[in-house]
Amino acid sequence: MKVADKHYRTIWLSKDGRSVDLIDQRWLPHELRVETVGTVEGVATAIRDMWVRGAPLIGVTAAYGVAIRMAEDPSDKALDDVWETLHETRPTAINLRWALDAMRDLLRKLPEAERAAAAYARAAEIADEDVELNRSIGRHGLEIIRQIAARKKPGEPVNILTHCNAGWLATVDYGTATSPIYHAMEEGIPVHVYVDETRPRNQGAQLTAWEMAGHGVPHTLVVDNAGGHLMQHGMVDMVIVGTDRTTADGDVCNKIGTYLKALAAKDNDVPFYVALPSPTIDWTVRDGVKEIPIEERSGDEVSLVWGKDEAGAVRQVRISPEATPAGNPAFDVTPARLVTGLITERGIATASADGLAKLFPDRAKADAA
Ligand SMILES: CSC[C@@H](O)[C@@H](O)C(=O)COP(=O)(O)O
Repeated sequence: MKVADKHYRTIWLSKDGRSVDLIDQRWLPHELRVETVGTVEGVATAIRDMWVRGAPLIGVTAAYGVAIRMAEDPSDKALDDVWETLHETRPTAINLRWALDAMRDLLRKLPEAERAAAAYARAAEIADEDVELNRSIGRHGLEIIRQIAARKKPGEPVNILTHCNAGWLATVDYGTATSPIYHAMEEGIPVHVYVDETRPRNQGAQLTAWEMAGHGVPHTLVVDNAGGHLMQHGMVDMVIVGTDRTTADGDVCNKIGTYLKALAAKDNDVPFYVALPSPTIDWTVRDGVKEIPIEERSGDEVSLVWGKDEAGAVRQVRISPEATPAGNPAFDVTPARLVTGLITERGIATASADGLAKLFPDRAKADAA
């Protein structure tokens, strides 16, 4: 998407043809910093410490990490080691394993001399594919927004609530949950987005709000606890969120707090949609609550918050007593029964084994095996 009239993706190959350049999201919305990363350790740090984040972008970054390693050492051992090193950086988003498997499956079959070039080509392809998947998600999601808009008075906006950041910063471009919103804007449908701040790391306040402002989307930042109230008062027409892993039965794992939004949506008859590219479906698991590993992050993310002070310096401050321990489960699971529909690149599926298998008959069988 554009930042001050210049088009950016979140990640791209550096000029040296070996490293990657990526937007270091820890500094947004205050500073747009681009870092060049040229080692596997650097890629692992960028994913673990959330310079990059969001399930699809984590996958693409890991794919480039494999390519960087292959340029140094294209052996089978190096391939297995880089798979392990990167796989353990973030446990919940399945796109990470999907991308690592895609790279390893391709490279294993090739002679060592061909692996580096093939790895960079495949990583670039995965990045381009992500952009196309998100465009398609946007086209299918637009249809839902159109239907809601048709029931509104002329000029009245469709009010959409979103949680965390499933925007272009979480992907290579466009985003998943935000793609239908951008498509609606392009078509001239008035929209307004309620942006959950998304404690503890504030991806909503820092990233989604920055994206919305940058693209001129009318939006309002709200605290995470406001969603239920807004829905009770008819102020939300639909919820769209992203996901880090969706099971073959349609359970949806996403940023902590998503489940509570889905409960409030159900109680208030507000449609609750999840936007996802197919690499986010884990066909090997069915019960999300029991089977999806939930990342537990440092309690410091809860006790300390980042912000910009009056002098313009970006810094961290403590908001709780030094002696108080903090727990920090980073994701939760929304059971399929609370999900109105899954917006995928192939269309909208009901959140169920049947719904997903109908849209992805090829993947449902092959990947579950
Ligand atoms: C299209 S991104 C979908 C999800 O990855 C997103 O909603 C999310 O929860 C991101 O979590 P994060 O911890 O910031 O990586």
